[in-house]
Order: sequence, then C-alpha cells, then structure tokens
Amino acid sequence: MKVVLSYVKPYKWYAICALVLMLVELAAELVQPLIISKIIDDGIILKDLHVISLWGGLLIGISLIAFASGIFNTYYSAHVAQSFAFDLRNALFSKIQSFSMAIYLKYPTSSLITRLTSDVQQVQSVLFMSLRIMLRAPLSVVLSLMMAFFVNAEMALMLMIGTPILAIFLYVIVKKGSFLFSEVQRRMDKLNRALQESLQAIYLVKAFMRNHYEMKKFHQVAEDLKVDTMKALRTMELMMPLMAFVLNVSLLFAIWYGAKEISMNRAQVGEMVAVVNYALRITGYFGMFAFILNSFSRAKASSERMAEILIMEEGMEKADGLKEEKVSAEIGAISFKEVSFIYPNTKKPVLQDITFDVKKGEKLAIMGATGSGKSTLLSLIPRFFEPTKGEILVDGKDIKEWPLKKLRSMIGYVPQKSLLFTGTIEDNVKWGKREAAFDEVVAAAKRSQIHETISAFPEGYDTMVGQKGVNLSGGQKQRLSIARALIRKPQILILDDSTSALDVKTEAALWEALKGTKATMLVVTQKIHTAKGADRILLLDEGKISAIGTHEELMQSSELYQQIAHSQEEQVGDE
Ligand SMILES: Nc1ncnc2c1ncn2[C@@H]1O[C@H](COP(=O)(O)OP(=O)(O)OP(=O)(O)O)[C@@H](O)[C@H]1O
Repeated sequence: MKVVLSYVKPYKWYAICALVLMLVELAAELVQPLIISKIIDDGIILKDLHVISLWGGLLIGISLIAFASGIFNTYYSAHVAQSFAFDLRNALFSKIQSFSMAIYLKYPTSSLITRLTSDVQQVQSVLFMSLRIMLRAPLSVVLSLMMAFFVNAEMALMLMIGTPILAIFLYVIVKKGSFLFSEVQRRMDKLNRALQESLQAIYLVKAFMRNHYEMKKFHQVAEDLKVDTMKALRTMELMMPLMAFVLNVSLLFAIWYGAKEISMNRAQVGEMVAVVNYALRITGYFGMFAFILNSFSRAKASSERMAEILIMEEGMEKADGLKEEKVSAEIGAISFKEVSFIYPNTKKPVLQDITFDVKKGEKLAIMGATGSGKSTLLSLIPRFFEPTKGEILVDGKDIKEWPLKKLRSMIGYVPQKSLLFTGTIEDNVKWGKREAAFDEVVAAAKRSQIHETISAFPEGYDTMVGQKGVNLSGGQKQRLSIARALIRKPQILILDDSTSALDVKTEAALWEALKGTKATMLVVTQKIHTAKGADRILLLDEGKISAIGTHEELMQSSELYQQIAHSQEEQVGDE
C-alpha cells in the first residue's frame, strides 16, 4: 500500500486542505448536539427565549460552515483522487513498457489491463472516499465519544462496554476481506481474459458456430466472479449487524444508567439527550464501517497487485534516453557464436549451438519446419530475449554491449503477425519513424509494393485503418508492416515470414525492391522460390543448423532441402 500511496505525495497540500475542511465540517456537526442540549436545558426548560434565539442563530451559522466546508472538501478530494489515478496509471504503463519479454510472458495481458483499470479505480475511489467520508467515520466515532465524555463521563463509559469485541471484529474483517478481495480481482483478470480471447477470435467463433460454447465459457467465469464477490461481500456484511447489536446493547446500558442518574437528580435530561445523540451517531458511523472496510480491503488487495508491478526491478529493460540513436549506415554484419536458447519457464532448448555469420548487406533466408526455432532465432537479435549460452555480435561487438536504443534503432523488424494501430495509413507507416516526411512514407510504401493499393483508396494515405477503419487484407497488412520497417532505413531488416500472404508476382517485385537496399536481411520463409532470391539459405531443423549455403549448394548437399524443394515443385506441378 505504501508504494501506491507514495503517488499521493505531489498532491499532499490539496489532500491536507481536504482533510482540514473535513475536520471543520465534522467539528461543526459535532457541536450541534451540544448546542441542542443547551437550547433544551437553558432555553426550553428555563423558558428563556433570548437563550433559544442566541443558540439557534449559532446553530444556523455552524450549519452553513459545515455546508461550505463540505463543498470545498469534495472539490479538493476529487482533484487529489483523479490526479493520483492519472499518475499511477502512467507509472504502471511506463513500467509495463520497459518489461523484458521474459516478464511479459509471466503476466497475461488481461491481468495487466485489470491492474491498469479496475485496480487503479478501486484505490482511486477509496482515496476519494478517505478524504471525503472515510476518515470521518473513525474520527466521528472517537470525537463523538470524547464529546459524550465531556457531557457526562459515566454515561459515556457505559457506551464503551462493547469496545473490545468491536476491535476484534474490525481486525478479522480487514484481514479476511483483503484476502477475499484479492481473489475477486484475480477472477476479474480471468473474466477480462475470456472476453479478450473471445472478441479477438470473433471470426473463428462465427465460422465454427461456437457462440454457445463461448457463452458457456464466459458464463462460467462471470459466475465465478459473482460467487467470489458475494462471498467477500457476505463476510463484510455479516459484521455489520453484529456490530450494530453490540452497539445497541451498549446504548441500552447508557440509557439505563442515565435514567437512574436523572431520577436521582445527578444528571440533566439535556445531557442524556446529547449522550444518546452522540451514541446514535456512533452507531450510524459504525454502519458505514462495514462499507468502508469493504472498500479498504478491496483497495488493499488492488494496491498490492499494482505494487508488484511498480517495484519490479529484475528483468527490466534499461531505457537509455528517449531519442532513437543515429547509427552508421555501414554497420550490419551479424555473427551468432554457439548460441543456445531456452524460453523462461520451460526446460527444452529451442536453439542449440547456432553458429553462422552474415556479411553487411547480405540477404539470408531462413527455412525450416514449423517449430524449428526460426522466429526465436530472429527474436534474439533485437534482444527480446537473451541467449542462454553463446553470443551474438553486430559488427564484431556483443549485442549486450550495444546500448539497447542504438541496437534497436538499426533494426527494422516485421513480425509474423501484422499489427496495425488505429489511425490513418500514413500514421501507421510513420509509426516506424515519427518525424518522417510524407515523401519518405510514399517511398517506403512504393518499395513495399503497397503504394498503388493505397492510391486506389478514395482517401489514399488518409484512409483510416485498425479497429475503427477499413479492414485490410492479410497481404496488404503485411506490406504496410514492411513499409513501417523500411521507413526507418534500417541497417538490419528482419522479416519473420512477413510475405506469406503475397501472391508470387507481388512477392517477386517486393524481393527485387528489397534487394536494392543496403540492409543486411534475415528473412524467414517457407517458400523455395523466395529463398532462391537470397544470397544464402540457412536451414534449421529442431533448433539446430542443418545446412547453410546457396540454393545450388544446398540442392547438392542437403537432403532435407532437396525434400522441401521437391515437395514444393510437386505442389506447383499439381496446381
Ligand atoms: N513464448 C514461448 N514460451 C515457450 N516456448 C515457446 C515460446 N514461443 C515459442 N516456443 C517454442 O519454441 C519452439 C520454436 O518456436 P518458433 O516460433 O521459434 O518456431 P518457428 O520455426 O518460427 O515456427 P513457425 O514456422 O511455426 O512460426 C516451438 O517448439 C515453440 O513451441
């Protein structure tokens, strides 16, 4: 909780103002029973109109002060809570941005989303309530009790009979509630995950007519969330009548004692009215306690989930400066030296003793069966993951020694799955280089063979894509992703099977255009005719290099390559 609450610090003066105003409002409320007791004892019983109007006037003045304090308190509380949530969300987002891929794999996306939305919301609303009403409840209880002591100490003492029992109840509630609500937030993660997966796979769901199955799956996680939330709320709500019972019994003792004292002329009626008034306030505020503790336990569970992210140190990527670094165009030779790799949380090596060199400007095709480790091999170059053994060099220098920003500045990476962001086509290409001029966008689009398609759209480069825009075809998305990488004029271009959806003619034209660049290229492909266009081909087999050489060399030396080539020739023949 401490980590999360440190985000209130910049707004501490607003928070202090809100608290002071809350105290003023509370004090104004608390003196009211005292004034009423004066009106009864010195005014009504003694029939003194002057006293009644004097105290009455004061009562109205104090009520106005309470009203004004309440309004300003709400204003400051809202300012603190909103600003706190804004900063906290940004801090969490920035922390998540610098997660290494190994940490990403540990947290499902849905869980990160819940932490940034629902968890922040829980703490934000509790902070607002704390500044507005939450602290008021315990403070009112204590101050009402003090006022009751001030009016008549013996009667007030009777009110305190149940205090030890209440203290035990409160302790149990906070402890149990916090545990139960962290379960609720975990259920919320699962609900978000189910929702996310189902919506992302909406085409599949419809094609396979799995709506009912998905409904049932969602129903189950929603049911789990409901059951756990009910369990948590029931535990909290059970405490409420228990507390009310203890308090009411204490009040009965106070009334019995007060009546006895009045009958013996040792106390006045007004005193008893005031004590009962304070006692009723205490009972009322204790009623609020169940709600407060409920929210507090929820916020505690949520803060712990957020703190887990905020305090994470290990496995973070060190961001060295914001700006991308300029890298000499002559850089780009890559060497793998006995590189092996095992994914975190798994035991099986995915790559074993990989050794090869790629010269600056060379075009290397990478082939191999599915699951042979092609994507994994590429993902080690931008340091998404660190090799478990061996080293990777760029221009003779271990990539660990290159500043991360510099290393990534020289790489144009096109993932296997094309991703577009909501925005225009121009925005999407410029995502690769924010400061690029429009001419550069067009040049990159021409190179990736997408310019003509874009020009045919009524709004050209201003066409909206992503969730709110037109839905581009798989091949169009792939070419747009390539344009995004090319606009960076990378020294090293990594294409992870990024031309799979292109027709033969377009792919050949793209390949020709790419060969004209000075970039060193590593291109994963399944197609022999694409591989043929490369300077050399690296063939992977179950994480090991099976062969490396030109098409002609591999046709001579590699049985596996021959098999792939023949099977693709047969396919072409069949067509
Ligand atoms: N995040 C991960 N955690 C654990 N294992 C993984 C992870 N990603 C991939 N693997 C495993 O690593 C192996 C190689 O996967 P990789 O994606 O590199 O293969 P690939 O050759 O690119 O396959 P494809 O051609 O199907 O894309 C596979 O056995 C896969 O199950």
